[in-house]
Amino acid sequence: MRFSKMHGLGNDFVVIDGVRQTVRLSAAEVRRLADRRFGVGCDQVLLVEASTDPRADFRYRIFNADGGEVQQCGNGARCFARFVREQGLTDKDVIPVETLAGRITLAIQPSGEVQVDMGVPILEPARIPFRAPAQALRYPLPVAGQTYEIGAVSMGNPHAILPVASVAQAPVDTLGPAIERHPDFPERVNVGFMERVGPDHIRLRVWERGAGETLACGTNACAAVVAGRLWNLLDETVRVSLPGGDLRISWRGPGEPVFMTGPAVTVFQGEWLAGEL
Ligand SMILES: N[C@@H](CCC[C@H](N)C(=O)O)C(=O)O
Repeated sequence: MRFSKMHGLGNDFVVIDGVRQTVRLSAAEVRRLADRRFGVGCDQVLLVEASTDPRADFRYRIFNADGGEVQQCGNGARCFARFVREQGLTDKDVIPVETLAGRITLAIQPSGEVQVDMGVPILEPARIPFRAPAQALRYPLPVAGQTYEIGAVSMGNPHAILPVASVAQAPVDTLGPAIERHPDFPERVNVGFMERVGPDHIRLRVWERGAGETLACGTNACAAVVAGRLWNLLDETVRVSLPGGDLRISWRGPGEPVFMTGPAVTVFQGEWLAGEL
């Protein structure tokens, strides 16, 4: 099985062409591919397939390092665009793609960066899914004897956003997993720790569902800007500084799609030997 190793700001992926190869991945095989000692190593495995939707050119499937299939991945979407071009699967610059969360559109820019129309964020608690009595801008979330104020947003996948004074001091590796598995998020959740630098700039660290802390998370960056704008803290276009580098996120407001722009890099190509999984 041939694959490419790619990353978007250090959020890294094993990307597999399931159009020209027959690929069936069990959860155990995904875990083995993602293993940084026994496999290739990555935060997510991305599978490119032919689409069943006539309005999309490909189907984009996403598996977390823990083996679970999930709905959306922003950094992966930019790598997906670059992969289908590099592999000669398309010659288009604007590529509509089917995901478990619906259709998104990827646009390769003349600079080589990729802009993704990530769709309209979902704020209704039941659709995130998040257990809350009613939709609100902030929700109290009790965790281990303390109550945190969070924002809850779905970008197709669920996100909790926690404002912090300093990302450097944020307890990402303790509070992150506690919120990821909080009973009020029945499908678990990605947790962003957001520090506001100014109206057009935030810093963000993310504990990802199914992968742990990553160097960047595109969908959480979108969710953080949505939450920050709903809290009247941010402008329409925001620089989001993650440990792996910067994304540009734009959102006009409720009912409008979120746009994410950033890099996508191919590191190497390889072949996974049959029978070794
Ligand atoms: N790294 C991604 C998100 C991957 C999926 C996420 N861990 C989930 O479980 O929803 C991104 O860049 O958005």
